[in-house]
Amino acid sequence: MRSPQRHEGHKESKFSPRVVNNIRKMTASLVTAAKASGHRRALVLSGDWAWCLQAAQASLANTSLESVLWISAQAAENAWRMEAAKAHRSLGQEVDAIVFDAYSGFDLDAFGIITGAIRGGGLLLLLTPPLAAWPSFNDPEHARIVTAPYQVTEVTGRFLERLVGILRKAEGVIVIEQGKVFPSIPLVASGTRETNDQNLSDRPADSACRTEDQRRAVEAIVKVVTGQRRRPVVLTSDRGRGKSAALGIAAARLLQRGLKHIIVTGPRLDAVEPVFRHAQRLLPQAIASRAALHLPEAVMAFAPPDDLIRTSRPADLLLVDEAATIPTPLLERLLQRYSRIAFATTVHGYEGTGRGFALRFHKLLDERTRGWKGLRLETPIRWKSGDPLEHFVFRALLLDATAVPDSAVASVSPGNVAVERLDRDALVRDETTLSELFGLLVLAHYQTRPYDLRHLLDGPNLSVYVARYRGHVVATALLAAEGGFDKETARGVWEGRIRPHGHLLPESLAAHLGLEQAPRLRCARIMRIAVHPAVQGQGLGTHLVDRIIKEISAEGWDYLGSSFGATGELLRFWERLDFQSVRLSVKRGATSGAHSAIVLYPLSSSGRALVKRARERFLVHLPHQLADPLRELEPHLAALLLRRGAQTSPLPLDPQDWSDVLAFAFGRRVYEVCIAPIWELTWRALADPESEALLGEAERNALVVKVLQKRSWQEAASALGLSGRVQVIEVLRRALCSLVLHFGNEVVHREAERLARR
Ligand SMILES: CC(=O)SCCNC(=O)CCNC(=O)[C@H](O)C(C)(C)COP(=O)(O)OP(=O)(O)OC[C@H]1O[C@@H](n2cnc3c(N)ncnc32)[C@H](O)[C@@H]1OP(=O)(O)O
Ligand SMILES: Nc1ncnc2c1ncn2[C@@H]1O[C@H](COP(=O)(O)OP(=O)(O)OP(=O)(O)O)[C@@H](O)[C@H]1O
Repeated sequence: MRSPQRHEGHKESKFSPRVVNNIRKMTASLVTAAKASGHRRALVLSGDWAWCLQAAQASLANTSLESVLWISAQAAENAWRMEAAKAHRSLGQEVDAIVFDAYSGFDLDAFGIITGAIRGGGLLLLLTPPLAAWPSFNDPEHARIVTAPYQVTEVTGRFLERLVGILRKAEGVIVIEQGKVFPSIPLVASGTRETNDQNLSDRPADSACRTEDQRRAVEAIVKVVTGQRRRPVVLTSDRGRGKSAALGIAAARLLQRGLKHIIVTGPRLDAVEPVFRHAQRLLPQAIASRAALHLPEAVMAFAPPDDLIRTSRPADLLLVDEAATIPTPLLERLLQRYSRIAFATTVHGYEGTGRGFALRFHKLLDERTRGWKGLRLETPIRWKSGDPLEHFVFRALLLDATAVPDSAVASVSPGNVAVERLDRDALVRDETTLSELFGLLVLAHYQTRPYDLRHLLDGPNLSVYVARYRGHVVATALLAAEGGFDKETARGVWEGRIRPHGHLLPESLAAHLGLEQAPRLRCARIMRIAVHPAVQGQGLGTHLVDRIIKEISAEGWDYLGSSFGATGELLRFWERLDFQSVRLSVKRGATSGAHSAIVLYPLSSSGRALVKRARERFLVHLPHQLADPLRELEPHLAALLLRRGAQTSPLPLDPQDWSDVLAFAFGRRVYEVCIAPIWELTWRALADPESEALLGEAERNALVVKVLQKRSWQEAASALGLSGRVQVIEVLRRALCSLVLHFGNEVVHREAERLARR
């Protein structure tokens, strides 16, 4: 006799009472197992939409799961529902079950965030199209991935194919497919209770804490206040390890000891709710208001990070939760402003994956504070160790992707790496390469998100390049095809009527630099480039770009380009590769705090004309922008952007102009009456790379901030770290004397000598 769970498919597809019954039994068994072990379980319901909906409803009826959140555009009636795009709002919340509806789109970022909100003992229900057909399903997410001229149907299903493979084999994940043999209902493993109990017996000495990790974290935060100033602590962990609670427990402890004023900051008030909840748990006498806890003589209050920068709010301790979601420049300013800070941040788990962030943030801490302390919390609290759902999500979204260890790349050089364009059908089957590659992107770009994994596997306009050493990925670049529009569309883009999704460079060149031709030409954009951190600065990035140029030069592209948050190192990197800077955004990016730059490299004669024109237009605007919207631009960046090549022809300064410059340089006249020729000389001289050797950093910066950016004497002095106008004038005079000697002719030199003698 067949077991009741193993019926023939065609009977199951009809959604008979027996199917309902089986699904209920399966759910009950999974929930019992989850509760016994303190883990979460996943149930995949795979079929047509109507079947999935009925199956999910059957599964959830009569369970002990109370809070059930549907991530779906079309959930069951009366369900608690959230659209995937808003999943980040769930940070700080917890649920018993999530129904994740892949028919509404498999949004990887949302999946990563939301699965971390399910408590131990809880359940993930994943509703999917029939698994065999899922990779070719027209997923609503394709609309985000596709760019013209491709159609959504051209977005490949490699990521989903990989996901299905992982789902089928994942431990703790049960798949029920419409019309297929019903899987056997797993027995609840004996002994799971022991795991639970064993964890309980490990409870730390501090009864407010749940794990020894958490106790240490609380102790470290308390020490931030009681120990030396400027010794921040940084708590890192994966989701649900009790970081936010640790902040709250420590706050309560400190308020109990008489600390007066604690500020809590984070991306949003609701995201830091657990901090307040855990503080209040230990301070029953405290009165809670919307964004604060009040004690008779003390307060713990929330403030958004930008508020803390704008207004000066004193605090005895600043607690920063979800630090990876706060722009680094803001964090930097918080570090300057507050001398006692504890940061907490998630390493894996959602948008802005934390490892790249950690690398950058640690560098910043090293520069700013000598004695900062890092603490990692390993033991999960929201669920028990060894949770199969966490394991599945890590694997599916490559949240634990790791670049190859430093030791494996020690002897890498441009001469011993092999550069190749990857066949993405092979890549999706090669987990080692995929993980090394994605791990590198996560390390190098802290905004790398799970979505990027799907994009790089399925984007029809993308190519993936790697440099390998002994088979390992040591550098990678992602190339996106852009432009190639017809005349009509190009005009629409130029007029700002059409904004084609994913055509960043042509659009920017047309809309910002007024180059109508740009959207017509074919552009390859280096969307991401990353070299293994252990071997950066050794020529690998240069080699990789060189090889890409060689490889694509016969493919009919007009130009290659890139857009990135401008830093001196990156501008120099592209300049050394002969890329021309053609744009700098007038506003800074919210997350990076940097102005974004565009650099271009021509690959055809039309491309050459475009790049030349773009550079000319950029240089027409740059002097005016520097004196207006780019007045605050860091002087070393301004100097790099206006560098154009050796000054071959004589400077357009007549004898009267030189005489004005000399008059100021030798203290005969004030700056204000010699401005025009000083500006002309500065603009021309800084264009010549030779000026780098002529001027020290202070002289160059003085020329930029005063002459080009036209800052007031006071602003210039403070930007240069000088005490006032007199000191700025001194440095400017020194700078101009050097320029006069290099760029002036014999007559100018003689006059300078005469003035110097007097
Ligand atoms: C579109 C984008 O993705 S832009 C973002 C680029 N990526 C990143 O910033 C991630 C982290 N950095 C990296 O992965 C790499 O450093 C890259 C890709 C920027 C450069 O590759 P590298 O192999 O380090 O550079 P390479 O050795 O070929 O060139 C060195 C030159 O670039 C500049 N440079 C840029 N970054 C670095 C760095 N991290 N270390 C040293 N030099 C650097 C220097 O000016 C250097 O010139 P110099 O030798 O005259 O001083
Ligand atoms: N000491 C504690 N006592 C009781 N419950 C706790 C304690 N510490 C943590 N928890 C609970 O464990 C769960 C995870 O804790 P918390 O939210 O602080 O983790 P987290 O590391 O900040 O995770 P995430 O980044 O996912 O928010 C929460 O339900 C929290 O209430």
